[in-house]
Amino acid sequence: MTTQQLIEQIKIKKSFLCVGLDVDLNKIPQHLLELEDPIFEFNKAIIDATHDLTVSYKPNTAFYEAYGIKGWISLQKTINYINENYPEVFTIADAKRGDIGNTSSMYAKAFFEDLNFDSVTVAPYMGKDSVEPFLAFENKHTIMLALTSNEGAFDFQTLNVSDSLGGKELYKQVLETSKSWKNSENLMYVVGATKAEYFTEIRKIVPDSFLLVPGVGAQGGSLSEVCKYGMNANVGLLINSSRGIIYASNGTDFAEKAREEALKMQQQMEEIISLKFKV
Ligand SMILES: O=C(O)c1cc(=O)[nH]c(=O)n1[C@@H]1O[C@H](COP(=O)(O)O)[C@@H](O)[C@H]1O
Repeated sequence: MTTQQLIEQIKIKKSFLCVGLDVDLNKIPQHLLELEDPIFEFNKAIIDATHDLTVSYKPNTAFYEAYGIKGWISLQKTINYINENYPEVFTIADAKRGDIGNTSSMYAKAFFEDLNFDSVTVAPYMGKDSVEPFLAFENKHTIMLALTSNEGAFDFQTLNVSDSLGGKELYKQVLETSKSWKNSENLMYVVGATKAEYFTEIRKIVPDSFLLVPGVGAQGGSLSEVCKYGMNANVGLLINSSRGIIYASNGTDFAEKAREEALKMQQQMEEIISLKFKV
């Protein structure tokens, strides 16, 4: 999917929601466990109930890898189901990969070619040659960690580093340096919703890029604060919520309740869009 197509979907749906499909067999309705593939059945019900309210789905691959080969098959069935039934939705493999060049190329093939996701999350720690293999894929997007939502983000990401330009915080250097990489127009960045006060500075470095923003809902980040400082002329944000939506109920009404939570977020987004763009 192109960035322009994503922007069109945000306009059509008046939403910049990303529903996280982080499926934990201990948390899903127990009646699903009797089915052959409970993870896929859970996802299918959530996707059917929310696809008109969200512009993106983000399965975190850890939640599938934890169940071995069966989990990987559930992931494959989930992405195929989205691509066949709702091809307008932007898909994110939240896998946080990144390795030496030839290994990164294999990761990129796995997520972009074999599974056919639109994007994958990547950690920047190994630098340019670990990220550029992902960027080589046309109309695929690499979402690089910049300033994450967790407490440990302060261990390294906000420390000052020195380079020829003088000292700056590591996450700023990551953003700045990545702009010079080949095909950097295929980059998006992760910025945690719990770090809303940093968005103004981040927008000075990457004014036009899309930011994937996890951390609202269960982690306590504020949608309105993020939008106040992080939105650009194309909205430029994908706000993720996983547990806050998919585990709204663990009864037989789980999909309906997930829709209600997604609708609440979509309505807030619609209001924010209409105030910002006076539509
Ligand atoms: O890359 C991510 O998606 C991510 C980055 C980050 O800084 N913080 C973060 O929570 N995430 C992911 O976003 C999701 C958040 O889930 P909830 O807290 O349940 O909404 C999980 O899949 C996390 O792994």
